[in-house]
Amino acid sequence: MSNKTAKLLSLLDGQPVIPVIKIADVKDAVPLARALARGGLPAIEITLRTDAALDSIRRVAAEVEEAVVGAGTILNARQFDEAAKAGSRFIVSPGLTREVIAAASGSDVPLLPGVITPGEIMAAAEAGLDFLKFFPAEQAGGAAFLKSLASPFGGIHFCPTGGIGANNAKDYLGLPNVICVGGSWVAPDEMVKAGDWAGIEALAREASKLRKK
Ligand SMILES: O=C(O)C(=O)C[C@H](O)[C@H](O)COP(=O)(O)O
Repeated sequence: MSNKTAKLLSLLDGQPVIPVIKIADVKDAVPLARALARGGLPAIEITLRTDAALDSIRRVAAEVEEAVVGAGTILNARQFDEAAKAGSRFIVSPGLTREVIAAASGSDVPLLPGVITPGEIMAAAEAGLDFLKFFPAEQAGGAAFLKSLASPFGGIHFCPTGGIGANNAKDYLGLPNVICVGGSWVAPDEMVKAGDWAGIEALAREASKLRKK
């Protein structure tokens, strides 16, 4: 295992589900991160899909001591650097490019890059990356596909994300090459918009019980 993977795993601290969050209004960032942490999911991924994302990361990093804030949907080196400067403790990308790999290798902030195919996994391994996001998990072949990657790629572990919910998370968490899953189901847009923090805390609490066997 690489040093950066060890660092990322220690940040995630056995958490089975990483909430993937989209924040439209920066004022929601702190109460949302607090609700998820109260529910047992302190490590969260705020996606750079909205204008409020970087400010949200800054706020959570500064104000929510109990949270471990990461950035998601990082598509290039500029976004990697901005997200790292904003205080992201880890960086998630839907894919794997030379540019993002280079940005990560010049930074202390660990990268969780997205892959699907054996060739992409081999390219990641060549870059020293051994903990990878499997995205989009359900659409690309699901737990059966991921299971079949375990034999040829014994040293590689995954965080599948995409189409995963309370109903199927266990299918993934039961696999030997899966460490955690990612998903937006614990912080649905409508509950965030409605400020339903108690509801989100309850969803997080359920998800946090999905411990790996
Ligand atoms: O853009 C990224 O970097 C991502 O992380 C993609 C997200 O992981 C998925 O969009 C979450 O998938 P759902 O749980 O199906 O909503």
